[in-house]
Amino acid sequence: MTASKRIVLSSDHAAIELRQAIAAHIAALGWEAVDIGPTTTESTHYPKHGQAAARHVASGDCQFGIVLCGTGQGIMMAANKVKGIRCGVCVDTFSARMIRQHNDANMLSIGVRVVGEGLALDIVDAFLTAHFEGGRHATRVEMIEALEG
Ligand SMILES: O=C[C@H](O)[C@H](O)[C@H](O)COP(=O)(O)O
Repeated sequence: MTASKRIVLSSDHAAIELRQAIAAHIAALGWEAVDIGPTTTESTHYPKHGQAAARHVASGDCQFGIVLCGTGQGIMMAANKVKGIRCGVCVDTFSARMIRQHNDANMLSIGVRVVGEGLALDIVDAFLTAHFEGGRHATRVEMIEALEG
């Protein structure tokens, strides 16, 4: 299976319902949603879920990743520890578009306790319809990659 049009999704316990809504939304748009859970609202730890999703992207199994927790912050921090991952938290559509156009982000993080479902789906749409612009931005992304060692 090629990574193209495949998106891995994960979250902690806080964001199960929003994650499932996003999975259904992107599937309706023609993307393959690879939802790796968790599936219950039992309290869990966002670092392991962020890392698991990031590995699907870093390995080439999925083109993009979408992760969620209460704020989007903790799971983003965990995802960004995986080499090759550029994950940004977005609370607005402008940022969601710009992290693709300028930062070539391959993962998006959203906080379920920060934004409602309608805005979250718009943020996902903005992320998925934007394209990396390259040029001077490619130089800067290469500089980020160089920081990974
Ligand atoms: O960045 C961390 C996330 O916002 C977590 O979803 C949050 O810390 C979980 O908190 P609680 O265990 O109180 O549900």
